Amino acid sequence: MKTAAVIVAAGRGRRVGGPVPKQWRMLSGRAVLAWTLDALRTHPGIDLTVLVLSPDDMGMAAGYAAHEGVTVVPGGESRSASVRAGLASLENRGIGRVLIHDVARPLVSPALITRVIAALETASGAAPALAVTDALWTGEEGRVTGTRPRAGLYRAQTPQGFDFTAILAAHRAHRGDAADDVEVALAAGLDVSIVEGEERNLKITVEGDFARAETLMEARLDIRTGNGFDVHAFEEGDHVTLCGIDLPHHKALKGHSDADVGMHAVTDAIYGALAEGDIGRHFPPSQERWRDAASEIFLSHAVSRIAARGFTLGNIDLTLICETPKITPHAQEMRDNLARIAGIDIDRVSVKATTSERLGFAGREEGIAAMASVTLVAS
Ligand SMILES: Nc1ccn([C@@H]2O[C@H](COP(=O)(O)OP(=O)(O)OP(=O)(O)O)[C@@H](O)[C@H]2O)c(=O)n1
Ligand SMILES: C[C@](O)(CO)[C@H](O)COP(=O)(O)O
Repeated sequence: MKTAAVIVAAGRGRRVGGPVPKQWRMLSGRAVLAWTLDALRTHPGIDLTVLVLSPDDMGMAAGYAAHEGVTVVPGGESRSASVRAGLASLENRGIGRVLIHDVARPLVSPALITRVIAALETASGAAPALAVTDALWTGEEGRVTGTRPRAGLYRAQTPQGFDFTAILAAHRAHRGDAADDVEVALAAGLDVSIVEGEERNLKITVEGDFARAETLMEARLDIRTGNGFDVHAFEEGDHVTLCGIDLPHHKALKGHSDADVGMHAVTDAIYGALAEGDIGRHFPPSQERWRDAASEIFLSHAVSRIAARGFTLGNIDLTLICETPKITPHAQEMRDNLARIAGIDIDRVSVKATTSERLGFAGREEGIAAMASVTLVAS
């Protein structure tokens, strides 16, 4: 069953004010929208992401729509209208569950998304919230006019998750506006579970929230680097596979899998940054099922571990060390392929090559070596 995310980002941020709507403003070096989109689209439990933008902002969509699995649709005049537009775009696409999230909550964690998805196993709706812990008053003109019991009250957050068909029908049947999708779901008689929310999953609503979000973002600044190194010897053959690209050559690379030395180095760099061992631990050469396997399987697994551990991939830098074949004419194709598998923009992927000045095994054309570095950033 496929799970989709709808990120509503068509609001104007009137309470924050200023000339630029809050989702386009910078937060710790990136647009708020970029943080939120990455948090949802890279989560391993989410297959498709719909970004709902104001019709006025559709011109800014290109860079975001370029991510695999992301589509951009125009929203409406209210939050509910934007949600309806996002849901409608997912109709007839085999979606079983949907998570609806405010763009204004860029600090949503992978663990919170996982909790919402897990709760949907047993309920048609699930949403994060925090119990109200402060005393509650009513007030008028600066004076307290009364108190209210706090027991049983919650502060609602997003992402709010639902059975797709049920929430689409509920939104279509709903009359008038609603604060959130849980309100729409309850009006339609759906059962909604409360999952534990997070203080850090704040909604940027007023100007002061930018400073709070920035402090939280920086407190979480966890940057990891990893390196990977691999060597494969030549044997008789007519091509080599490097970064998933087959290059005609008068020799082949010897290995248990497809011997893609470049992809192996990148894969090991990711495992290294996560301190999760190496490619041999995850895909032992002693296991027959990996014989002649395409190394894309290994890299895809390492990439899935990045999001599962709460990180995003910042960049890949790969150096291939060989006299032949010549790499530069194929480097662009290799970058494209690595970017596709890693789910990142091509300008974050570098593939370069060097010879070893005819010294050593690479210089004698006995094999190819590869070294890679990656950076992972906590998301
Ligand atoms: N027509 C609208 C209105 C709101 N939203 C989205 O719904 C969420 C609601 O959060 P809120 O803080 O209310 O955002 P804004 O509507 O942008 O803010 P304000 O109410 O201050 O104008 C935001 O992600 C916002 O972009 C939307 O997609 N379409
Ligand atoms: C959906 C929501 O984030 C739940 O807290 C919130 O209701 C949406 O924003 P608004 O401030 O109520 O417009």
